[in-house]
Amino acid sequence: MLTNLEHLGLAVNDLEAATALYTSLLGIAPYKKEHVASEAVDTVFFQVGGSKIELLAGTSPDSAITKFLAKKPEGIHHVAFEVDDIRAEMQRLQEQGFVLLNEEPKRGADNKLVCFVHPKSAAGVLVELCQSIAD
Ligand SMILES: CC[C@@H](C(=O)O)C(=O)SCCNC(=O)CCNC(=O)[C@H](O)C(C)(C)COP(=O)(O)OP(=O)(O)OC[C@H]1O[C@@H](n2cnc3c(N)ncnc32)[C@H](O)[C@@H]1OP(=O)(O)O
Ligand SMILES: [Co+2]
Repeated sequence: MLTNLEHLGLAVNDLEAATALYTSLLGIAPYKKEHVASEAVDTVFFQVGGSKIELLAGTSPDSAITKFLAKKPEGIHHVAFEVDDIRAEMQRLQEQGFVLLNEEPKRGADNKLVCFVHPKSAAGVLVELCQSIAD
């Protein structure tokens, strides 16, 4: 079951500048900075009520964020939903005809297991499922 809008992922060119901008915009400091080597991204997280803003900067030419920003301007890159059982949700979505970008859940940022749904099967929006895991 999807339980919450967990975060909006925003692709940025300059993580330091974007962090300063969002600190001013939201009036709060980020609670976490994390490098995720498997995705070749640096991330910064802000908590906004029950949801989060995830700033993402690519750290290599192969990064999905670097490739995205080569074609599109900075902005919303993905929408992430919290799920209580990621494997059950992956199976449900596959049965509904959605195209999953990973066969198994993988380790994401902020203590999550994640799986992505291809934007071509989700009305042009890259969707992330995430399930919390213990530290
Ligand atoms: C930090 C970890 C984690 C977390 O815990 O929160 C993250 O959020 S990591 C975020 C970065 N990682 C990912 O995005 C992984 C999943 N993404 C992918 O596998 C790829 O980016 C992709 C979606 C499969 C696209 O890759 P690729 O096919 O190589 O790129 P193209 O440039 O050729 O795009 C094909 C097609 O798809 C459109 N596209 C690409 N990205 C997006 C997007 N974010 N939202 C909407 N549409 C997107 C792109 O425009 C192309 O469309 P056409 O030009 O019409 O063919
Ligand atoms: Co994300």
